[in-house]
Amino acid sequence: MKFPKISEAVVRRLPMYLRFLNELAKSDVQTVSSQDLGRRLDLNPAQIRKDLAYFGEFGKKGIGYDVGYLVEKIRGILKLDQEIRVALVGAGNLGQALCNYNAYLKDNMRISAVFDANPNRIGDRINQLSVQPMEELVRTVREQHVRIGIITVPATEAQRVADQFVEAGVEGIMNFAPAIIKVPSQIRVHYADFTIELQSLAYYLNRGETEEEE
Ligand SMILES: NC(=O)c1ccc[n+]([C@@H]2O[C@H](COP(=O)([O-])OP(=O)(O)OC[C@H]3O[C@@H](n4cnc5c(N)ncnc54)[C@H](O)[C@@H]3O)[C@@H](O)[C@H]2O)c1
Repeated sequence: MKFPKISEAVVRRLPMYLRFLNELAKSDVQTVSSQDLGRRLDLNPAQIRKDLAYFGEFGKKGIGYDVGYLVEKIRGILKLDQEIRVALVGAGNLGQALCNYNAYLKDNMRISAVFDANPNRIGDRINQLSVQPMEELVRTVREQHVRIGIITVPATEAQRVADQFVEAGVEGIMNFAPAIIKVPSQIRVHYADFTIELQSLAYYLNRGETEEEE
């Protein structure tokens, strides 16, 4: 099914809706209003209605949204209704933590292969995955139809790994290394950076005091 092109801000809110809606579904809650969603997610209900209206009229006035239906719709929009395989390169501290978290990932999204350049790590088992040598990356990614690559290597190595993922044919890269990587325009890169988040959070500390001084 084709959906209209939606803004990045909306795409980023959809997983938040989905997480809460999944909780409601687990507790057998069948309908939810945009007010309830707004209260729980600290978002404006009008914003929520606008976001969800992108995909057709799901809500019924006075009753709200059908939780099960909305879960299925959002899963479809985010393509979580299909299996999406993910491969990770860099089986160090962070890479191992992410692989161990793998068991908790939902919605058909799983790390299905892990690679490292260090010969001492090859064959190590991390949460049921065996660390493979880099020489096997292109073949494995193609065979397993991996669509997303995760990079958890040192910054100096990130571009090299990105190039290998591109060669193997992934469609998206999640880069945890503190380095900007260059890839062809059809490949989407998302960055996750703990340090940048913390440093930008620091700006907001003692804000009250600073404002009083002015
Ligand atoms: N984004 C975040 O929030 C966040 C948090 C912590 C660390 N990091 C970054 O994640 C990366 C990994 O950190 P770490 O603490 O796990 O490091 P680590 O040294 O424990 O692990 C890095 C792994 O990458 C492997 N490696 C190195 N070069 C490689 C290459 N060319 N191909 C394949 N494997 C290669 C190493 O053998 C090692 O196993 C670093 O870039 C670090 O700055 C990001």
